[in-house]
Amino acid sequence: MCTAATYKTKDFYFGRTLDYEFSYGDEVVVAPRRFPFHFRYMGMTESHYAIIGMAYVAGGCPLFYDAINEKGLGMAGLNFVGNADYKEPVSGKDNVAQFEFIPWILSQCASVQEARALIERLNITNTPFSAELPVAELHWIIADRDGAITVESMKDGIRIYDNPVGVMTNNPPFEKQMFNLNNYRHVSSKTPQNTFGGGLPLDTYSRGMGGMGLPGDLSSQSRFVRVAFTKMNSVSGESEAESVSQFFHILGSVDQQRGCCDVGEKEYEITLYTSCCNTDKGIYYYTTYENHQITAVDMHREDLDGRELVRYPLVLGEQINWQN
Ligand SMILES: C[C@H](CCC(=O)NCCS(=O)(=O)O)[C@H]1CC[C@H]2[C@@H]3[C@H](O)C[C@@H]4C[C@H](O)CC[C@]4(C)[C@H]3C[C@H](O)[C@]12C
Repeated sequence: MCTAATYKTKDFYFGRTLDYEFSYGDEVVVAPRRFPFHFRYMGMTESHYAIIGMAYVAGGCPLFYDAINEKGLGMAGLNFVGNADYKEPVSGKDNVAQFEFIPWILSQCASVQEARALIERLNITNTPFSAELPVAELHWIIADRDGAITVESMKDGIRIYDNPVGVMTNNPPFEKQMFNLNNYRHVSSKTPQNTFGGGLPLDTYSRGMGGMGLPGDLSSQSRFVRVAFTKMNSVSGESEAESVSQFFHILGSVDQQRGCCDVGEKEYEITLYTSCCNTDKGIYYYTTYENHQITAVDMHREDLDGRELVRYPLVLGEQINWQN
């Protein structure tokens, strides 16, 4: 499972957890403005917005999982297994393969509004990247500091939803996730009133009782509720350190520990990495399952007018700061 979230203080932050039982060989990758994107049906883009994100690089091609561009737009793909449906290429539409969708949007859109306009003309195709890397069944969140949308390509076509909570997980489809939040109207960060009835003198014997009823399990519907509640009630200072710290705490509410989600054959889904991008400053922060120290890559420290990908393999293994 995976979870994505947005957060605004002075700057705008966008990130996700990537939960799975194995890593493809993830790297933080910067695609500078003149890195050529060769789209299967849409030709080649020679000059575009610079992008930084998490990707698996196959044959020199960055296959992004989540990324932001230099204009402050962010986008992430999360599993949508059994519901995602991609099509054959058709004439009269912009045919973009599923694995190209992130660079297609981030290379040319500066805002959610511009992305929405492009998606109106879009047909996401079922073209695999290669025989070894078949099509991934995903849906996407696209966000800037003014709002977010969710994009789902299903049997009946592409759906674009306003995403007023700025979070996303996996199944069921977004409409159902949003409807399900109605069931949690009563949860609160405040101490609850005693409305039980009958004049029973019920006690608030613990702090945090306003949140009772929030689901604690790792299913995608439960994580959606939990991360939405955490994000909507989040309070932090506005500095970079305070904002980034708070962002990791928001996604910490849906962290997956090894052992709790058994996917069979002694394999467990875990939070392989958590990312937090400052979309205003072009910085990609991340932690990994084995490394809780925050690592950062700043796209503006690279030559953004270059033609070559810049690749940073993830820093793995705990970095313990000994005090004696
Ligand atoms: C496995 C990842 C999603 C994690 C997730 O959502 N887990 C939830 C599990 S569950 O179902 O809800 O149980 C997805 C997110 C982005 C995906 C990758 C990107 O789409 C880029 C390429 C696309 C290629 O078609 C396949 C390899 C790949 C490199 C993908 C591998 C894999 O499907 C990734 C890494």
